[in-house]
Amino acid sequence: MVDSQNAEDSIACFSPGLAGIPVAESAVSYVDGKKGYLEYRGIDIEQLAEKSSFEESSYLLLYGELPTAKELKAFDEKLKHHRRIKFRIRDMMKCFPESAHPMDSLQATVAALGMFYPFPTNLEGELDKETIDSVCVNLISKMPTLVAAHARMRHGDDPIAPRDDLSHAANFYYMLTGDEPYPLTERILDVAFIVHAEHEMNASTFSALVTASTHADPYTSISAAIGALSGPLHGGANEDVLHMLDEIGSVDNVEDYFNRKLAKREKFAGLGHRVYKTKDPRATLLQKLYVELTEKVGVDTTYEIARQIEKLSRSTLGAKGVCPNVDFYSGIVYRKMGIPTDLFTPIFAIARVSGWLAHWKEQLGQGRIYRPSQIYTGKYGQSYVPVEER
Ligand SMILES: CC(=O)SCCNC(=O)CCNC(=O)[C@H](O)C(C)(C)COP(=O)(O)OP(=O)(O)OC[C@H]1O[C@@H](n2cnc3c(N)ncnc32)[C@H](O)[C@@H]1OP(=O)(O)O
Ligand SMILES: O=C([O-])CC(=O)C(=O)O
Repeated sequence: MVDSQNAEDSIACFSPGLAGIPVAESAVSYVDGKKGYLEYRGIDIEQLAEKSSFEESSYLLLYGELPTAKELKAFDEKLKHHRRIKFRIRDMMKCFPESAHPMDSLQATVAALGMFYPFPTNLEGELDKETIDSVCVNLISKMPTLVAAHARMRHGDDPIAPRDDLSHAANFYYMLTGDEPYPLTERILDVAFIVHAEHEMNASTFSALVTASTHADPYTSISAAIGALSGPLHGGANEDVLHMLDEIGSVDNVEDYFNRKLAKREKFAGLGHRVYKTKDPRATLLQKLYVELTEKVGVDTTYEIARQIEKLSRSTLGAKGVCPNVDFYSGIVYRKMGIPTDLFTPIFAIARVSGWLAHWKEQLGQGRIYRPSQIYTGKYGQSYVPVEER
């Protein structure tokens, strides 16, 4: 029986990729895609990049206001206290194939964390603040440790234990390399974390919220978000940008490569965005960080190739609003710090977990289960045919 009224309602609202369809009310962040402007809790991302730290910006996202000095100290201490991971999680990682992508490892280990920190799944009643806070702190604290431990163990190196005298950014760099970063490296990594921390209703945040709307536990929800972030149309694009720049190899090859790809109507990694129709403000900030990082040594070929692509895209794709997004310049910054290409998206996840959790907290106890509709395009009323008659 066809419910034609139902089908018509669905058709009236159908928007491929949910483009332009609001799926939640949220006060976490605001994007003006025409102006290329982004705010976390009403504060411009440029100000946060210049003046804040990842720890402080995470507090802002989670609690809605900038912390007082006392609140920030307490939050920072909690983050430092929870950096260690269980030895069983480390042992589990040792069993992953050496070739495993670090995003797959991260997704699996975050899901596994949920087994060690059970969370009430019946969310009908009030959840106490401490339970919610401890989940947020645990995940933000442990994600860098999970990424660094896997990155080392896949090469047969021992993981490096976290240090509680280092900032979130410096400690991650230390656990990855065994060295404390120079102050400029620490600052640049910190700013990269800040600008990646949140971006309203993107695909990974939506995945987290869809999963959480079933009252699945937050570790499962964040694991779902990590899976969505890994795709090359989303966070995975930062890795693909570097593959593209490496493939081009020299500034002389850019024009030919660009025109060939354009003629085939292929997409360029790191360009285009559902919301921004101008250059993503985070791309501008990351580009500045790269220039700052290379001030003494000068920019390298990879950056020159990227700039040339940006220039060519302006005259060919600019009218469509296809411009550099956050993923276009981030990898160039990380490579300059000596970070392997397949860790670029995990670094995005280390930062974005604060935004995912801010949305998870906001939705707790108020969201309905996400259950959209579909437009059925199949057959109706078919008779079953026994196998011998087919
Ligand atoms: C953190 C992030 O997730 S930022 C985004 C990271 N992703 C990437 O960099 C991957 C490359 N970019 C893309 O694939 C897309 O721009 C997305 C996925 C980001 C956005 O997709 P949508 O909003 O669905 O845009 P859609 O794919 O419909 O593109 C609209 C038009 O711009 C063109 N376009 C979009 N992105 C690109 C690109 N990277 N290169 C060339 N053309 C592009 C499309 O071909 C399309 O043109 P048409 O109207 O002539 O057919
Ligand atoms: O908003 C989006 O669709 C993607 C994005 O830029 C992000 O998640 O940072």
